[in-house]
Amino acid sequence: MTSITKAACIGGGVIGGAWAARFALAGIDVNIFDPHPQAERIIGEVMANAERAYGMLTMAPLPPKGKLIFCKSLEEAVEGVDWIQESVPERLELKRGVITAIAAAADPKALIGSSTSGLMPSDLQRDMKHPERLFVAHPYNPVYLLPLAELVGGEKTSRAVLEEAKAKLAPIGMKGVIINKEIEAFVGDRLLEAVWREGLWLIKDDICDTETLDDVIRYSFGLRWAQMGMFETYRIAGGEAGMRHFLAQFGPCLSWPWTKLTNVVDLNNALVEKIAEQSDAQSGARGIRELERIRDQNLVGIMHALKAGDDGRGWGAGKLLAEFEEGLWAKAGKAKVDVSAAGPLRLVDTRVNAAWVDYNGHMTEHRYLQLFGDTSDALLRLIGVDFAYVEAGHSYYTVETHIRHLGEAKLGQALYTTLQLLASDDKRLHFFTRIHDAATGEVIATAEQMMLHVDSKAGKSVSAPAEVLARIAPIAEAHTKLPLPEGAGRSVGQKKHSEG
Ligand SMILES: NC(=O)C1=CN([C@@H]2O[C@H](COP(=O)(O)OP(=O)(O)OC[C@H]3O[C@@H](n4cnc5c(N)ncnc54)[C@H](O)[C@@H]3O)[C@@H](O)[C@H]2O)C=CC1
Ligand SMILES: C[N+](C)(C)CC(=O)CC(=O)[O-]
Repeated sequence: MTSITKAACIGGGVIGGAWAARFALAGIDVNIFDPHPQAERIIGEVMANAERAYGMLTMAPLPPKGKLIFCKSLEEAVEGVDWIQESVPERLELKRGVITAIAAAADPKALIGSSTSGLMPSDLQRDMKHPERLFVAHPYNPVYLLPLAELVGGEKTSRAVLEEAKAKLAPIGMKGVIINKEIEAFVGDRLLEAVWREGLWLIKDDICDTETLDDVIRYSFGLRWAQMGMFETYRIAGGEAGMRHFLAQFGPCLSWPWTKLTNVVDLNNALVEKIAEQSDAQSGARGIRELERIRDQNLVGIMHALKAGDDGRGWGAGKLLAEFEEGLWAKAGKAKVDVSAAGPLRLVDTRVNAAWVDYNGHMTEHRYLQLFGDTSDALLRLIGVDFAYVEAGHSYYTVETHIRHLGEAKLGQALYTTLQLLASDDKRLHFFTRIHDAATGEVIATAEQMMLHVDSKAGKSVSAPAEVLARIAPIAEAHTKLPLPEGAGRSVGQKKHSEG
């Protein structure tokens, strides 16, 4: 079985709560056990931010949201689930005890992932029944957006379990990377710890304050890391001579005094206060949930940029997002639309999200075009022009669009689109799309568009194949009976100066 049918989160704090959101937004019911008296409120707030982030992240059809079920005991939570994610505080004795209790109560075949940031899986699995199904699944905050989980096995973990875990993460939009050998802190936290340690020295020694340090990261190598990591970036830094030249030039710096890494800074009260005060001055004006929302919106923007990378083929986390969306479209199947109904086709239901709103406080103009584009994509899928069709070398390209703005769409407003085919032949689709306010049905924008069927490799228009034309036919037949929509055939209506 390569997908998770039901999950459990043991521990629902920063990380457990965000795992729960990741599972639920992928349509998986989640049992949660966390004795914290406010666990339900906290996870509810994390879930609200996660839903807001997904609203910005994707237009692909998310499955119906999985249920969050708060359980009274660990034993109740792990019953009948096939993935258990442990996210209790980072203390070996506590984690080992919790994992041993999970193993005693759970189905022997259920996978058990630990969110530990650095404890060795061999230490965690020491006392458990069926230790072969315990592994580290180390995520990154926020788990519902950042897609990586480092998968690390202990001495008793089976390799097949790691492969199974990797396969099960893919449908929830995550990339599982299997780490060859277990070491404390794995790969990501080894790197982060090194940077953090150096950062603490820089603050302690008054070289810079926390804000300057963060600026140095976010305006420079932080941008590079999101898209190419370390070694691919440094290969380019070696110029045409590549990595060997880079290593020859910068290798000697390793023995110069460029780091204090081998010394551990004394994180005494004075240093804690210094960092906390600088951090308050830097970011204290905003609450944590507000900072989370800003972070999430930025992360979504970065992932969208990466999705368009490599000439639209997608790059890194953006390519993974595109693959996740393909899976969602495939699972949703073709839109359940009655193509011969005597009315325009209702094709997209959506909501105005935060990233769509401009300085006027309403949906910004290019998002209208996006919504019209999503609607024509939905029409194309309906007539069989899907990813496989495009990959095989044919598609429809938009050659003309006329948009009219008739009303406003505000943040959070529910919208739907309808499409009426005005004319079609073996190469052309000429249609009229309306964006409606979902509450009133009022039309707030329209677009008249023409699409041409193309041989994308040859770069020229060609007739669509018979099977596509056959799917267009019932729509065309139903829509010829409809009156021409108000506004169809209009040009931009402003009088010319010469007309007075
Ligand atoms: N915060 C972060 O940035 C990251 C944390 N992690 C790892 O995730 C794990 C959890 O860390 P956070 O979520 O940050 O901590 P947290 O303190 O926010 O959450 C821990 C939760 O566990 C609950 N808990 C305590 N004992 C429990 C028990 N016996 N059974 C069930 N729940 C229990 C607490 O009530 C709390 O809600 C740690 O292993 C940490 O290293 C991993 C990646 C990033
Ligand atoms: C600080 N940390 C060790 C808990 C960080 C992580 O484990 C991963 C992350 O999200 O940075």
